[in-house]
Amino acid sequence: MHSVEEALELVSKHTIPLPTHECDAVDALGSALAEDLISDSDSPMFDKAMMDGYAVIAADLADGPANLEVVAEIAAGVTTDEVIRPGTCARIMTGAPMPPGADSVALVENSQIDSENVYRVTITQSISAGKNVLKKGALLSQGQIVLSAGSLIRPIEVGILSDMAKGKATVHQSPSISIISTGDELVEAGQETGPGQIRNSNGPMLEAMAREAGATVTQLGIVRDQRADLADAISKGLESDIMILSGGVSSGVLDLVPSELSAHGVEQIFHKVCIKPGKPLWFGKRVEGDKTTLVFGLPGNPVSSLVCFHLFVRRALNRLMGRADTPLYVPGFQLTRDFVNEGDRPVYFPAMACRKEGAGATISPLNWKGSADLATLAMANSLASFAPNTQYEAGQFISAVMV
Ligand SMILES: Nc1nc2c(c(=O)[nH]1)N[C@H]1C(S)=C(S)[C@@H](COP(=O)(O)OP(=O)(O)OC[C@H]3O[C@@H](n4cnc5c(N)ncnc54)[C@H](O)[C@@H]3O)O[C@H]1N2
Ligand code: MOO
Repeated sequence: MHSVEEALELVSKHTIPLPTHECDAVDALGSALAEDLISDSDSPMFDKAMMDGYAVIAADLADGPANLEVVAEIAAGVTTDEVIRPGTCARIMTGAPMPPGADSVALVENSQIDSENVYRVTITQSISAGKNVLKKGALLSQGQIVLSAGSLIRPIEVGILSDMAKGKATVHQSPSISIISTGDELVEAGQETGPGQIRNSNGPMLEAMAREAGATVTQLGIVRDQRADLADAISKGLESDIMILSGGVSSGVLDLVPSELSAHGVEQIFHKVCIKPGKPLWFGKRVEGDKTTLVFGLPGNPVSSLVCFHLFVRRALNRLMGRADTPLYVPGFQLTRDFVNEGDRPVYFPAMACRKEGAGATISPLNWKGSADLATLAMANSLASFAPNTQYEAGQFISAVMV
């Protein structure tokens, strides 16, 4: 049985980023940049007034208030060739290019227009050279790497990309995921349950996780534990970049998933990982021509499915999208109570992590009742990581996976 780290390595090794394409910056939201973004110009492209007021020569105000001649008026988007010489200034608006000769902007609040001559103004306060001016190239220099390949495109990055001449992003295609929920006991969400039946919570939950991670999802619905039904759904699912099946991967007689996958040419890469919850996880891939489909058989218990998606499917999704791997564990949480992991598998235990001012970060394992208990996870924001056969004391520091 593989360790979590070995299994993650195998997922990474078998996942190749999807092809790239160019799109409008805003349509790249949630994707990862496929290449470095190089600044095509200085930013700002000119010395820029950052306040409404008067573009002045600071030296003119060195001895206190000064009466200056207004030789130009400059609005944002307008340039002037008028040179500001000693004793003169230009009325200027926020965002406008500075006129040649001026080195600072005196605020309009610190000025008084002569009542008899609107072309003369008294600046009432001294100012230091450079004040209220953003110099050309102060934010970015032409040729500088602004965003590195692999960066996640959030609204911030959409803004940065839109500030470039091209206004476009080169990103990896977003992955397609198909989801199959296996089990004779399942009824659709919102349906009445008969004796022994349960609702399919995994299908919608996995779809939500996949969508949140930036994938497009095809629901292939509930599939009964019968080879013909499963075969049909698997054939459809193999058209996607990732196919997820929930349930039917442990050791029961109706756990048909591994053998049916193999019958469809899906090569098993691993089955079973030393983790709780999630031990029966199955991972494989099918390569046909230039199409590769990664296949995850997630354990049916809802929390096992969720944890396996969070750790392993997300790793594959990130790789397909060309995103840099993010560290799995956040260290430095102090346990608020004693905890014993008597099992022989590392446990990812639902917990509430908390960062209080002046008190560092604490973590409280919740009263979780096992792999079927999704309700308690509603109160969790993390999975506390506990080594096998280990006793922990309150106050001890541990790592956690944030969910
Ligand atoms: N003899 C063994 N039995 C089991 C082992 C084992 O190693 N040896 N592993 C256990 C572990 S750990 C887990 S986790 C489960 C996973 O089993 P399967 O992946 O085969 O899942 P199922 O048996 O089909 O279902 C388990 C459980 O989850 C419920 N379920 C299934 N699908 C859904 C769904 N779409 N939405 C909500 N809940 C679902 C199902 O009704 C079962 O209660 O196996 C242990 N057994
Ligand atoms: O791995 Mo299972 O998910 O412990 O119940």
